[in-house]
Amino acid sequence: MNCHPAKVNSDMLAIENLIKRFDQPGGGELTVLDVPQFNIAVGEQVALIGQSGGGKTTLLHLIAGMLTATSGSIRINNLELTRLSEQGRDRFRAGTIGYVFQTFNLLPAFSALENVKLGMSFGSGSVDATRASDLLDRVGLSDRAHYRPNQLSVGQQQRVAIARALAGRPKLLLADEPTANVDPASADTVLNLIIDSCRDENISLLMVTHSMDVAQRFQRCDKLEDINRAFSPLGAGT
Ligand SMILES: Nc1ncnc2c1ncn2[C@@H]1O[C@H](COP(=O)(O)OP(=O)(O)OP(=O)(O)O)[C@@H](O)[C@H]1O
Repeated sequence: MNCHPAKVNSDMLAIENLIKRFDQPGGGELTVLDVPQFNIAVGEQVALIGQSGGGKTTLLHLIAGMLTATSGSIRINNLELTRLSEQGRDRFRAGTIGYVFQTFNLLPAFSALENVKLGMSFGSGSVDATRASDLLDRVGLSDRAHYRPNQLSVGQQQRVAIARALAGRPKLLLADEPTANVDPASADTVLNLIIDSCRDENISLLMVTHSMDVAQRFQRCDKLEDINRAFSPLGAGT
């Protein structure tokens, strides 16, 4: 009988010795990321800041399994992402990760409600119509449920994108400058929605931002330059 309780890893995300290199158009390779260690605990909310071209979006894409690492380990919810096939990563992402893009990425032919439901069907595989409506209500758009993206304001589109990202009940939400393309009043709404929803549903949050006002809303704010050994003040990998 094993008297020792199994070690419970309370990290939602654990990165070790992560390296990402890109082929360069002119030949050769560029090392964009060399991250010895980066962890986010279950339910923790982290802002990530850093200079343009430093590798923030690349890091989010690696964590989401949309890009593959050159080497190293990315564990999410105790599963080693780098060992999965592309199909396995897609399935894992759909069930575990929510992603809020800077440019929303809503499907133009579908209504707000249908976009949220699609986020759900990718995630759990089933559609909970009540949760989809509740999420639209939560982001203040129940009266716009049947509008298509081009019939919504920019701030409203980002709120639909947040509802969609939360629809599949993710464990980790990745947000890439979600307030960059909305006006200051909407930016506040968008930020509050993300922070409050993650807190209420115990979702870990990693948000990339260029805004110090946004970063100051977080208890933990990391600079990519501090975690990335490939950083050069002249630009990534130089
Ligand atoms: N597919 C690719 N092939 C080659 N180089 C790439 C590729 N994708 C990104 N890069 C390079 O990787 C570096 C980091 O890009 P990334 O988009 O991650 O930066 P970022 O920190 O998100 O920048 P920003 O804040 O401006 O959005 C850049 O120098 C970019 O040119």
